[in-house]
Amino acid sequence: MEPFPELPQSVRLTEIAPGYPVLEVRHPRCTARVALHGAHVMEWQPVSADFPVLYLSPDAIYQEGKAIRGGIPICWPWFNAHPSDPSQPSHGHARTHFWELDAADADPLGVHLCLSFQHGDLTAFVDILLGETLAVSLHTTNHGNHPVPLSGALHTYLAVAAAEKVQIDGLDGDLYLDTVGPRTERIQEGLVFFDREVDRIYENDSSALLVDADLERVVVVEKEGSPSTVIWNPWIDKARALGDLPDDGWRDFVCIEAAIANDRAIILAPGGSHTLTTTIRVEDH
Ligand SMILES: O=P(O)(O)OC[C@H]1O[C@@H](O)[C@H](O)[C@@H](O)[C@@H]1O
Repeated sequence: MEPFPELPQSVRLTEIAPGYPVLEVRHPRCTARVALHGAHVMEWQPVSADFPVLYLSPDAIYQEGKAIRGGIPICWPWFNAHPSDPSQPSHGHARTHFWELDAADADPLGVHLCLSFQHGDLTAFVDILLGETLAVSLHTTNHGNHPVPLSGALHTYLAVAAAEKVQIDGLDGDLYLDTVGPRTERIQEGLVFFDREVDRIYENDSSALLVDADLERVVVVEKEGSPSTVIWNPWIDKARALGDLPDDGWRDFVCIEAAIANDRAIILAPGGSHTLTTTIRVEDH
């Protein structure tokens, strides 16, 4: 590990399991926790919100090699299955390894963390801005001599009062690949509802809004550098099959993922770079 950078007063280094460091943020604008494992934003709550914005599974496992269930896993440098090698882990290597913390700063608007990770010829730098708004920007650079395909996701788990009572706005009219059952292309009509397992890849490069009337709020998820939006909720049977999620955990979140998925993979030329960003804020309903 590189020498640890100096931390501002609003950031404290803790260990939630032996050898598993987590940065705890207590700032006038927000509270948050960020694990060095996966550069993973586990929790974030702006002072204006009276309920956490991100869902974190109470059964999440804090162990090198195991992705944290909840928060914002960084799926990189590919989304879901590896494009050609089925022996590679789903959603890439970034979420199951420790990252380096390069810098941590604070100002009256919030806390800024920079972390980095290397995989083969690719380097990832992530900028995390934690304030009244949360912004995660993932910069990828190809340092090699060959073009490399890049996909991935900022796989945000958003906390909800009850999944079956929320809706997602902003995807009306978009083409999507429904990956539950036989893969089928469909067009979204109106709002997205959750009344069964939902696992869809939308062709969408703009924002989505999570409308949660019970929590009297709308969570706005904006993004850049992302041609796909993935919407996921495992529903009842899949939640039971996931060991790091309580059986009824499916009710407590929906995922809105700023993604680069499947045939929208970007080919990074030697020396080329790409930035994938998601920005999250809470508004009154
Ligand atoms: O259990 P994992 O590997 O974290 O993946 C969770 C889900 O992640 C979503 O992005 C995928 O669309 C789903 O198919 C997948 O089940």
